[in-house]
Amino acid sequence: MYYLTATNICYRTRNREILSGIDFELALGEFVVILGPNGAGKSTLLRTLTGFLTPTSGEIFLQQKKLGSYSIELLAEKRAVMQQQISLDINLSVFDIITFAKPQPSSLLTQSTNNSHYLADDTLCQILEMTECTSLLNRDVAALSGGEKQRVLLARTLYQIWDNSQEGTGIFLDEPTSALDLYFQQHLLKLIKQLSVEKNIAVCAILHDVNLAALYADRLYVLKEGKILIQGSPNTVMTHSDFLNWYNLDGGIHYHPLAITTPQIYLRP
Ligand SMILES: Nc1ncnc2c1ncn2[C@@H]1O[C@H](COP(=O)(O)OP(=O)(O)OP(=O)(O)O)[C@@H](O)[C@H]1O
Repeated sequence: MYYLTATNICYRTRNREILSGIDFELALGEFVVILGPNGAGKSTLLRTLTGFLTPTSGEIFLQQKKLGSYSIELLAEKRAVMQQQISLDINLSVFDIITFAKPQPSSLLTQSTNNSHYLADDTLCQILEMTECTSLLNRDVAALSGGEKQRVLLARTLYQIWDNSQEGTGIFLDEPTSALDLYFQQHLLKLIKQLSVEKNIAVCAILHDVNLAALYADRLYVLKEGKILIQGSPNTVMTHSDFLNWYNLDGGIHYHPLAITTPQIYLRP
């Protein structure tokens, strides 16, 4: 039984069809990546699957219940979303940003003489450590680097649903690694993959790096001009004879030297 199913989703705005006839499924414990060129409709699809946009037609079920019938509070317990274009140029601490989606007991905030210092609960400590955000907790979020902000947003997404994972939860990530250096791209994608398996979380991420997607995802969807062109295992999808054409790429496909069934794209110099 799927955590989320979408059937024949269309989304139209300003007389333009941005999504057409999308069928999508996501299971608990599964890591699914949405791929596709710029403007394909990936963020619109993610916003539709998470209830931020209402499809013009089609149906979405989250744990066998219509997505539109969830209250905001219940939806926030069932799924967390890391959006691409959230602005963090605000006067809040990292603690505030991460814990915002979940009410905190006032005991977590202690006043020192001049400054406020924040005490993290066990869950928060664990998530801060995993995302390597521990040293950032008392920092002003507006002063963080782009990569630090992105790690904080991932920590926030995990924190929102962490304690509910036994009831079945999902995380939806729009380009979660776009500002990260190579170390953190690997570290956080490995972490997400591990959490999907160990905590049985459903994960759906948009990625531009098809090679990273092939290494970590269980299943890929390729979206172009608002339509799903193909879905399946990385091997099925990336070895399709049109895969490079869908991206207009001048390159080829070979296999990863260590993960020998995982296809990787190379670009022609
Ligand atoms: N509110 C809107 N009004 C009009 N057009 C929109 C709106 N939102 C998105 N679009 C258009 O829909 C198309 C899909 O946008 P979307 O952001 O979903 O693409 P994407 O695949 O996530 O792109 P990228 O990889 O560049 O982030 C684009 O052509 C975009 O300009």
